[in-house]
Amino acid sequence: MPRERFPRQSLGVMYNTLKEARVLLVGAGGIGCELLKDLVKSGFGEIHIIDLDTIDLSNLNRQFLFRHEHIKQSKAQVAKEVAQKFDPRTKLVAHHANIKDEQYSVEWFSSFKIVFNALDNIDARRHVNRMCLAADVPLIESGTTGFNGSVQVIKKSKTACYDCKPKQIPKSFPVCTVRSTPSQPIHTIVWAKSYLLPELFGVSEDQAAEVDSSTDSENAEEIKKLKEESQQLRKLRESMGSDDFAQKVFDQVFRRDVERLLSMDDYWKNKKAPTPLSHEVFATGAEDVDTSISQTDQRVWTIPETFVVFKDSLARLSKRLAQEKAQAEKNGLPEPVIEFDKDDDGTLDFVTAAANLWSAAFAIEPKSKFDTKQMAGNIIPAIATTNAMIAALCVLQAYKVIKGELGRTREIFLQRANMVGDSSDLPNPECTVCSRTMGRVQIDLEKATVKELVETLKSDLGYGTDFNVNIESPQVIVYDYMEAEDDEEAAEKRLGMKLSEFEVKAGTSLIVHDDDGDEPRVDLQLFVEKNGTEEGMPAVKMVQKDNARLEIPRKARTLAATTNGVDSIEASTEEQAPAAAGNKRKRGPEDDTASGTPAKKIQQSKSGRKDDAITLEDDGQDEGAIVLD
Ligand SMILES: Nc1ncnc2c1ncn2[C@@H]1O[C@H](COP(=O)(O)OP(=O)(O)OP(=O)(O)O)[C@@H](O)[C@H]1O
Ligand SMILES: [Zn+2]
Repeated sequence: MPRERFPRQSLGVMYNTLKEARVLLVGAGGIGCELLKDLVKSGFGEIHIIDLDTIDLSNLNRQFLFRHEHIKQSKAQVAKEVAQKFDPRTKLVAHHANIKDEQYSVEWFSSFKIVFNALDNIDARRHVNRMCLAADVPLIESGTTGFNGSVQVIKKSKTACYDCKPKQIPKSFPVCTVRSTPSQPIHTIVWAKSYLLPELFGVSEDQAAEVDSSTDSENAEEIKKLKEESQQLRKLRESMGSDDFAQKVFDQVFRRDVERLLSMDDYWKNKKAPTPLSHEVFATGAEDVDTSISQTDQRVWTIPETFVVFKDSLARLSKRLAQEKAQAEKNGLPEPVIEFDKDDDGTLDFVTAAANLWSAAFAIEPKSKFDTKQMAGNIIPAIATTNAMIAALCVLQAYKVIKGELGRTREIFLQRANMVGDSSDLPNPECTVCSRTMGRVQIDLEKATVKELVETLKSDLGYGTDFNVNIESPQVIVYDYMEAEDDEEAAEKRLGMKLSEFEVKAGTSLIVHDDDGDEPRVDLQLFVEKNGTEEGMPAVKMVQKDNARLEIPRKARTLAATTNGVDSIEASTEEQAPAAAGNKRKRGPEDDTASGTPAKKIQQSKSGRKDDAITLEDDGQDEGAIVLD
């Protein structure tokens, strides 16, 4: 039986489109390897694979395109070579690179029929989301965490984008629990990672999302005391690098701070009181321990071993920070910080040792470096079968996109045995990412001035006088129409400045914010591309799609315009995202699922079949129905 039978049956005449389709797969990790195999086997014509990473031993348990001999080689390249054997007719192209590199422009994205995200971090997901919106290319976004997973189809103006819904905020612990009354290993790990490490190596007043410092009348007094302790610790930073730095930190944190806690008698009436640690006692036996003990990660370190790793990692991090500071000063860059990274041995050693010392003071069970890594990195083991199911669901959604049936695409949530498919959400009209109009502008970066950009916006796109232009990230004002009112000379000077002086370059995203009194336009996001060097080319030139002028709707009309575009998608008020996305909000965990919380979504599901085990909910009738083998 030919392999094409089922895709043919599913796609009907559109099967030819699939065979010619040029698609992009971003990420060749857990989901990516599965998805690449599925895409090749389903007959997609040309597949580009991009991944910045090389193969690691820890990938082999679930990234089945990779074998032991591939370790240290490019994921994209090996994935391509191995998947090619599944079907030599498929054109495969590998890119060993970061998808955020400027060469992967909006224009490049627009050369694909579909983009598949198989990533592991929010930052890259957000980037691809924006690029696909700008290029008006459908994006199939996916993610898994353990047994849970999700798939979402994103298409500008038709369905919700990745940023339409606020992302889940990681679980936080009250500051008093982690700093004054820890009772579980996770409390002391969060303390070491989100309090002690940033206090010593972070920026002033850094407060990690995992620690909740909100005050109520009960803990106000204690929080005040904790603030004083933090200040004392900050003072200690001045002696960072000196021989007695580790002892000073140890005495302050594990002895004096604990003594202060102990003096609060009321605290310990119903709880086990902590024991202040003595540097002298803990140092006993440490001289016989080699610092290489930090490489032992499967068993819990003894007390002298923990003490040695604490001192050694503190010294390593202090040295690293000093070097980075010197470098930053030389280059006029802001003060560097050291942040926790589960894959950075220096910070992981420090967090493991400090957490275990904190645990020693509170008689809490210590943890091995391996366990600490899992807990501090919020690591939920990746499950190969979840990845396989999610990858297959991505392909089924891609079939609908190929058939032009965006209205029938589904947002799918997988939670253990349950799978729920809901109609794709509508775009959130408040979403600051996808409610923007997106366009491209070619700029001669050697010549173009702010004035030329401003004039082009007026003449080519119909802007009036009242608008601003900012670089999106890091935020820089390029043009502010109000400046002329406050300081005419400065405004004139700015207009004459070259855009390159604001560090505008290929790949920069410019936001044009209209302030036109009655009916301002929605924000315009312009992606900068390098101008060609042909004779007579203007220094700033809007890129026209299909030879049509870019239309930027007025704000008042955005909602209607968006809703009109999706007549076949059911509107459901309770499913509209409640809050404006894209506003300042806390970042979710790095290793998140594709969107929202599957559990919550299941409860809200229109199907209402919360407890049913559903194989695949699809309203397809006979013709072109998805065939599941
Ligand atoms: N900006 C990016 N550009 C290109 N590829 C990226 C980018 N960010 C992440 N990736 C890739 O996405 C893939 C995600 O795969 P996965 O979630 O299985 O993670 P992993 O790194 O392979 O595994 P683990 O996180 O468990 O070590 C990785 O191969 C990673 O290199
Ligand atoms: Zn959006």
